[in-house]
Amino acid sequence: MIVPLLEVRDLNKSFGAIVVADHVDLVIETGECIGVIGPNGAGKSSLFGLIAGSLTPDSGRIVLDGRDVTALPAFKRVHLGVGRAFQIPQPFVGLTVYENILAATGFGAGLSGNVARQKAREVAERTGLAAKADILAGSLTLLDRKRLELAKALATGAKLLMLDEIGAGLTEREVLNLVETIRDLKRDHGIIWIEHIAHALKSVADRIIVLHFGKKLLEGAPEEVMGSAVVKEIYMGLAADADH
Ligand SMILES: Nc1ncnc2c1ncn2[C@@H]1O[C@H](COP(=O)(O)OP(=O)(O)OP(=O)(O)O)[C@@H](O)[C@H]1O
Repeated sequence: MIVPLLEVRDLNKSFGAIVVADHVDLVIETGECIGVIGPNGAGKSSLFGLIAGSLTPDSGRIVLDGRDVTALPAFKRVHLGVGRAFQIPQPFVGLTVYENILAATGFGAGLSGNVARQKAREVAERTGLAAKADILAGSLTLLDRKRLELAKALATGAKLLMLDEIGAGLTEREVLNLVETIRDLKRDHGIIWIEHIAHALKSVADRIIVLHFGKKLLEGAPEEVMGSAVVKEIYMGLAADADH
């Protein structure tokens, strides 16, 4: 039997009357990228929090590589391969790119010495940061800060990469540039990606899920989902609201 990288089963979470996860099911295999879309407040970040362990579900299960991690704290999930790239990069600005990556190898993957240094160099190479390894993280461009977010997640030994609007704030050309790296990382990782830049998501995602009020309304091939009546209704409804 093939064990999926991530299985989310019947996940539920509310903050008082606000439902952020409503019977959510999700399966991700290594080599797959799942896009997550939905209007503001749909529960996208909450879903990430639940998978990463910064939020506790009311009910449901999260299974990583066949192991039930629902009750595990976030840092233990990092050790088991959950890596998260945040929307607003927050590197140690006074450390170099290499030092930032090296710190993540120690924290997440528990590496030290030459093994850690080798891993940090490999990660810098894979994320396009090798030539900038000795630059202070505080002086990086936004694109390179996003790359460093990816690098830190990889350095922790992530098998599952959770990307939270990693394209936000980048120019068109920079987004295309980053998409190439994400596509390469998909080969040997599972990726779940919250993104508002539709063409970026479409070019990498194998499936897209639509969240609305914490409920998974739709899941399917990118073209199919983006062109669906459900998506048009949700977003056009919002646009109409915004006009008033
Ligand atoms: N800790 C919390 N306590 C109370 N309400 C919360 C908490 N976290 C999130 N919420 C509420 O839950 C809802 C879903 O929030 P969430 O951030 O998951 O949505 P989102 O789809 O990521 O939205 P956005 O696209 O704006 O980031 C929102 O109404 C938000 O205000």
